[in-house]
Amino acid sequence: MTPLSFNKVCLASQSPRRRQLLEQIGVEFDVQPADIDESVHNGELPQQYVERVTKAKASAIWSSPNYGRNYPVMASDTAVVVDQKILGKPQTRADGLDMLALLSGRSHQVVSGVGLLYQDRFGYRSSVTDVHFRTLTEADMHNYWSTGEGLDKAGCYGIQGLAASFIDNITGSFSGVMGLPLYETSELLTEFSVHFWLNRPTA
Ligand SMILES: Cc1cn([C@H]2C[C@H](O)[C@@H](COP(=O)(O)OP(=O)(O)OP(=O)(O)O)O2)c(=O)[nH]c1=O
Repeated sequence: MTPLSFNKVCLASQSPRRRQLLEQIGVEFDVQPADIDESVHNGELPQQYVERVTKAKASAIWSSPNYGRNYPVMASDTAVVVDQKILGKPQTRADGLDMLALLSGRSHQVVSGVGLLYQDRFGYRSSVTDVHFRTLTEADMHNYWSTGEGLDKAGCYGIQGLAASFIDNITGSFSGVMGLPLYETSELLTEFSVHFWLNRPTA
């Protein structure tokens, strides 16, 4: 029988940012990272890509023999988008420096999706945020790359870290840029009757 409500989720992610953000809104969770192919399909639009990858991460854990399937799986994906081009994580130094040069002195979009999967029910929300970088000098880009902060992050930067000094404006969701859009996540959790700070039954 399907339980009416849940006290926790399984976070299908290896990202320390997503753990931190989920803790921020008082969600109980355990973690099982999903290892899936994140390559972009031909002709795929950023929003389609983020939704497909989010769902693939959640499905990989739900169908894994190690998963007990007693509560929903949560997954998320974040893409940095410049002129419809999707930037993933930098593979090399040259790659990282190219990404920073692309972002310099202009706005780009960050698309972040979050999904919840329980049995055959998949719920999904996403946020799109405009982020504006001031013009970066060659020194800015080289120095930033050398800090290592951009290495494991889409678009080669972290808004929650040193790169905050490059960003003069955002319109949208800070938590979405950082990796998990918390407003949309709250909506999904409520829809799936997962208890967290906002909807925990009163004592
Ligand atoms: C743009 C941006 C991205 N990021 C991070 C969030 C994500 O961890 C990462 C985007 O890559 P993702 O592939 O979305 O996530 P991931 O591989 O790190 O983790 P998962 O196991 O859930 O797939 O970039 C920041 O931390 N700050 C930022 O400002």
